[in-house]
Amino acid sequence: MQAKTPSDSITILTDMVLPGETNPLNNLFGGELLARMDRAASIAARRHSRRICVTASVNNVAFNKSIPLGSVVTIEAKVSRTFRTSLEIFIDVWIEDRESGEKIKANEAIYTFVAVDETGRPVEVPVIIPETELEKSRYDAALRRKQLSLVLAGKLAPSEATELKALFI
Ligand SMILES: CC(=O)SCCNC(=O)CCNC(=O)[C@H](O)C(C)(C)COP(=O)(O)OP(=O)(O)OC[C@H]1O[C@@H](n2cnc3c(N)ncnc32)[C@H](O)[C@@H]1OP(=O)(O)O
Repeated sequence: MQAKTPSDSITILTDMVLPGETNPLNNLFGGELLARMDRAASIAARRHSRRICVTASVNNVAFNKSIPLGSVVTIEAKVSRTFRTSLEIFIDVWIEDRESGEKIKANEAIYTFVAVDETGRPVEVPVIIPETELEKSRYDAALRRKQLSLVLAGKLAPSEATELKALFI
């Protein structure tokens, strides 16, 4: 399988926040943002693997900034690292200042997808080669995040999480 770069999977969704998508403070409902990010990440995973990809875990979501009604929201998803059958997707969320058009970072998230065949069985994905400094640093930290996710899911014994142990030794 031919290696790919993060820019091969880049997926950008731009949309507006409508009244039916807000909480009582008139900010974008968290679950709505999660769904939009899942959609963008799913497309990025598919662009990298050219396979059906299912969400395996949501590793991190930081709701750092509320997103008011009427905001123009841009979600950018890119594959940050691949393993054998799983892919880590990094998602950055921006809102646009109405008057200046300036992009303000609102949130970020990290999802893990698994490529599967038509029967739902995991299949191998192409390797990824990070290019920019940011892509390289996200790539380098991804194994640590994968191990943490597997430990929290009860799929990896903490004693086997070598990358996590290395942080404390
Ligand atoms: C787009 C959508 O919303 S899809 C709907 C929501 N998602 C789903 O319905 C998925 C339901 N879950 C599943 O189908 C399965 O649990 C799968 C396909 C995710 C994993 O299947 P498993 O039988 O656990 O397969 P297996 O143990 O071989 O793991 C496959 C890969 O997933 C990784 N993985 C599994 N669980 C996790 C987790 N919680 N966190 C990180 N990685 C995980 C494994 O480490 C492995 O990665 P690797 O091959 O790259 O090393």
